[in-house]
Amino acid sequence: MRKVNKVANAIEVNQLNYKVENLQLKNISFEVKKGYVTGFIGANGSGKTTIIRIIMGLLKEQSGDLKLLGEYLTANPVEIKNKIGFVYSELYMYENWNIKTIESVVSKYYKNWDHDMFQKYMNQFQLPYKQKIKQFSTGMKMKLSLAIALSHHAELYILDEPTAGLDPVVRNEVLEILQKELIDEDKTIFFSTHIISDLEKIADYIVYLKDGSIVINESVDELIEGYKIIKGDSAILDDELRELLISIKETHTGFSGLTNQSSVFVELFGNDIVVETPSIEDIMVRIEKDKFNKEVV
Ligand SMILES: Nc1ncnc2c1ncn2[C@@H]1O[C@H](COP(=O)(O)OP(=O)(O)OP(=O)(O)O)[C@@H](O)[C@H]1O
Repeated sequence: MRKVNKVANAIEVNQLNYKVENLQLKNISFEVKKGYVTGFIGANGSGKTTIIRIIMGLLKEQSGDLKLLGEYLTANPVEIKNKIGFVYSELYMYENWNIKTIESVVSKYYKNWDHDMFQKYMNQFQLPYKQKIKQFSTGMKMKLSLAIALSHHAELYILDEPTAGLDPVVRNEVLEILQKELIDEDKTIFFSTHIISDLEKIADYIVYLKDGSIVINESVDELIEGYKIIKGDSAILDDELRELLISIKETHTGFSGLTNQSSVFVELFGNDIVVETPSIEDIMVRIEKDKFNKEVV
């Protein structure tokens, strides 16, 4: 993991509450550390896009507050948004516009718009400058969004599923571009994704949203260190030990369970159990299938 001199947060979300018909976000607090990549994960419909929209000031929280680059967005919206490169999960642009028109509009908004850099991305992503957006594929629209986000020397990138809809080659290209941005220690990336391999490639920290609350807010290293999969004979599990397992799969050959208290099992059972280090995907899948959904095969 890279080191930064200043310890500071690029995003601070504090006790945020938000409720609409079928979504309730409860006391959401997390921080995005300056100079690092933070991945934002959670099941479909868990509220990631909603939180990103609240962060960008497009939706209003019902209580709580948040700071972007050390300031409240309302204090200085234009200045702060100039320092943010964002990608929304859907591209809101007039379908009849072409890239040339879009650039002429967007470049007026951003103080540090870099035409040469935008051109470079247009070439790299092979996007046609004069074709109407409505003729673009999903992947082409995403590349255009990314190119805009990357072409005004932003300090903070807030990206809602930036690699969705991209083929594996372009996805890798985008991850490499994002990683290069991070060579500058003052730049920060906060991105939501369902593609766990993207997280494994570039994320330093993970924020995990489940059932309206943040259930994990820590570094990837801490996460992988903290959680273990325990495998053994089901007969060793009493009610107290079952409580320590976040998820359990049981078959006639024994159990396999995720825990963040593996030392208890190791002390009690030593070599009678197998302790494995899970991948981020293992952790996420098993947390989604919590105890209440205990799987008996
Ligand atoms: N204005 C609204 N009115 C009613 N329901 C809403 C509104 N905005 C969002 N929702 C609901 O909130 C839930 C969360 O949606 P959101 O798009 O934030 O989730 P997400 O985690 O980004 O999902 P995905 O991973 O599928 O993109 C969904 O059930 C959605 O229908």
